[in-house]
Amino acid sequence: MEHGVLGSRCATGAGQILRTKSRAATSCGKRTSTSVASSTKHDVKPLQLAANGSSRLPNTSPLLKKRRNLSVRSSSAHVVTTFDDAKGVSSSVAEEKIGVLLLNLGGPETLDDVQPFLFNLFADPDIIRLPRLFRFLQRPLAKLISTFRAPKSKEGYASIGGGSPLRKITDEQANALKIALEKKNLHANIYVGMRYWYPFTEEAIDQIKKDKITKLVVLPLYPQYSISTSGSSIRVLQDIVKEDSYFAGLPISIIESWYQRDGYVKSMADLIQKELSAFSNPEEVMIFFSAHGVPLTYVEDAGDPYRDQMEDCIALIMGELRTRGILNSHTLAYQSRVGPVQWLKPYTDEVLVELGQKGVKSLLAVPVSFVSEHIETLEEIDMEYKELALESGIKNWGRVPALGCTSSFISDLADAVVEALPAASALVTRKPEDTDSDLDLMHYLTKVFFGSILAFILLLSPRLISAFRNTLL
Ligand SMILES: C=CC1=C(C)c2cc3[nH]c(cc4nc(cc5[nH]c(cc1n2)c(C)c5CCC(=O)O)C(CCC(=O)O)=C4C)c(C)c3C=C
Ligand SMILES: [Fe+2]
Repeated sequence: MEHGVLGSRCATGAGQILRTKSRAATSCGKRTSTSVASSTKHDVKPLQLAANGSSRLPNTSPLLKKRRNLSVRSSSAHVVTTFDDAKGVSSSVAEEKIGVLLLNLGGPETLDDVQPFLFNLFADPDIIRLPRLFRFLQRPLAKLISTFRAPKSKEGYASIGGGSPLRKITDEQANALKIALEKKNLHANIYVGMRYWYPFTEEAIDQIKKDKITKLVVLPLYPQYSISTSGSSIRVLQDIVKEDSYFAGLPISIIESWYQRDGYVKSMADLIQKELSAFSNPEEVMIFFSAHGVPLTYVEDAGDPYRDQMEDCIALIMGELRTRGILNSHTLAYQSRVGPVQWLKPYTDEVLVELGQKGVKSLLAVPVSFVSEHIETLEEIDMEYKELALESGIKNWGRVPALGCTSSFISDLADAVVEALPAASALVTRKPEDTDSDLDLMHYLTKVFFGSILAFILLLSPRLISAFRNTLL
């Protein structure tokens, strides 16, 4: 299933690479979560990674001078307390109450949810990046695009059972993480905050406050950082921290990306190794990593580290496979693009056709940008790409499942949380600065010019609207 987007100016960020060891196992279970309306406001730079893989902003960073950002106060001592459940009932004498906030994208649970879900997605200024002057068009544009996009999206969700499995899987991962943390003697409340659908991040935040959590680890469930995913979710959190005195004083540690952790890399290698063995000639199979794309401007103009992290991630997984004597060829391509702008290349659908033409006969598809099954694995890869691959001459097709609640993976996430805790620091907001002031005047005027044309095309011309609609579908 393809996506629609318009590219423009973005925040930037990158982080230091950290490697840690994976440990023991756990299993999935059940938990409940809550809901609330969403809101978005400002652009903020992503946080830098601290040496332990959690993120903090050194208040000396020159990047901070350009935008409203967060700086870090010293953290309080790490005291572990026991909790019985997500309602925050403490069974400890100590005051420390640890919370872990899992950030995820969210997905429509029914077909009626699809259009409002898409509206929330396209109303995100990290998804459709309009020049500041045209921000007032964000919501009308989101309404327009979500309305046009909804029928096709609904078809996709209908084909995977009428809704997204994301909430259920994320809840299972949350419960599995709680159990894994308990095995490591860390008792914590786990919260799920979705960016575009229930339970929204804002409600998780509300609950964290009600539960009087005293230290929070934030873990986006995206292995690699992108402005459009972890960046957007963290920005929502930053906006809340800025407005709320409780959160402004709460020690928080944000794990921005974790694809580089040994536990993740080894868990992915395990899944690939297992699926390879299902082929009759495993050594002849090409390993086909398919990552979710982002518009090229994110990476090239806005400094999104997503492509670099993705390539690094693939190199680490392949390195791990090589140490196991698995020497298969591999390739990386990007899926789920849409609209008139260029996305990261090569495109999955084009590469599949090329590989078929080149005579590749066996392919193992590996979704690598997300850790749950979702519409793009269940519909786009399993249905659309499989069909395309077979039509293109590929005879043997396999697909690696998403990590889900794989025990080694969840255990490693638990390690990441434990390691991030000591870095938790109160976040302090700085006064916003005008980020456009350093833009070259011509660059700005060009944006205004093209923005006006875009606004005209989208809002005034019925014929072009219908052409636009055809592109989205
Ligand atoms: C790392 C993962 C993802 C990136 C990067 C990403 C960027 C991105 N996505 C869109 C547009 C859409 N995304 C949609 C759904 C969706 N996207 C991801 C992951 C990433 N997106 C997930 C996990 C999901 C949820 C799937 C589910 O099961 O519900 C959709 C809706 C589905 C559809 O109509 O295709 C859209 C639209 C953009 C524009 C973008 C980067 C700018
Ligand atoms: Fe997406």
